[in-house]
Amino acid sequence: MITAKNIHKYFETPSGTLHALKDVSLTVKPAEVVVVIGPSGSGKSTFLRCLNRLEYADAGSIVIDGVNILDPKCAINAVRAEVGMVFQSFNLFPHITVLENITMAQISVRKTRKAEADKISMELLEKVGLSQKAAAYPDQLSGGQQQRVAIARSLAMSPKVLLFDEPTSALDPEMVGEVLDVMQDLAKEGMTMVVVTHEMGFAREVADRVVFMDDGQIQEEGKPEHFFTNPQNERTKLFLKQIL
Ligand SMILES: Nc1ncnc2c1ncn2[C@@H]1O[C@H](COP(=O)(O)OP(=O)(O)OP(=O)(O)O)[C@@H](O)[C@H]1O
Repeated sequence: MITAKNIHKYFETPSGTLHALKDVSLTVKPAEVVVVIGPSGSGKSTFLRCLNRLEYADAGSIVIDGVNILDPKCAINAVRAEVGMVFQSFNLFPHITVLENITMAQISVRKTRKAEADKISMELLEKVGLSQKAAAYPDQLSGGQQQRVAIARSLAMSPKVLLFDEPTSALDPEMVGEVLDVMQDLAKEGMTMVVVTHEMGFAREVADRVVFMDDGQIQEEGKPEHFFTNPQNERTKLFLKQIL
């Protein structure tokens, strides 16, 4: 489903060139849930953003469902429709309703008729437990509810893969669970997911595989039951000691 090979990413900064991703390779199978953890600045977000071309990898190859997304001929809209992304900040449009936030891309990008887009969107709102909020505006919702709408909006494009970049980091603690529950339901339904998170409970319970990044590299990866109980790499051990 996702085959990322030998990815390098450089950023030009005032203090020189920063080598943010150093030869990162990762394969994600269909319906697999991969959780990426690691210290701040280790390259987790940059890697995730390369997977839907929010960042363009400087070297390497990324093939998603048979499509080489680094091919300049590969249309960016096609990539974004295949690979959905949920961000830390929910990024809903404040001036339109919850329902319109979800129908918007279906109507403008997919050219779905409004009645059909409304129907699909109501089903998705039902799925995330928010059908009663269809006519509300984003600022009338809690953070957890807004993030669930953002997930419904991503699902509206029927993505093959969903990327999550710290989806609960901006939430008050009491709202984290409701978003993780929706993500867990998606995992059970067979959605292919790559999740950057600090929620180790989610990593333990939902991930098929945990990937540890540090210093722009994947240092270690494994099934959660092995990864958390028997880490091999010294950096992983130190990181887990600090956070657990
Ligand atoms: N657009 C950019 N320009 C310059 N440097 C960048 C840019 N984006 C990221 N970086 C740098 O690349 C490195 C990796 O950043 P990245 O955000 O991927 O790390 P991260 O592991 O996701 O961190 P966090 O957990 O704090 O979000 C950091 O040193 C960061 O400062």
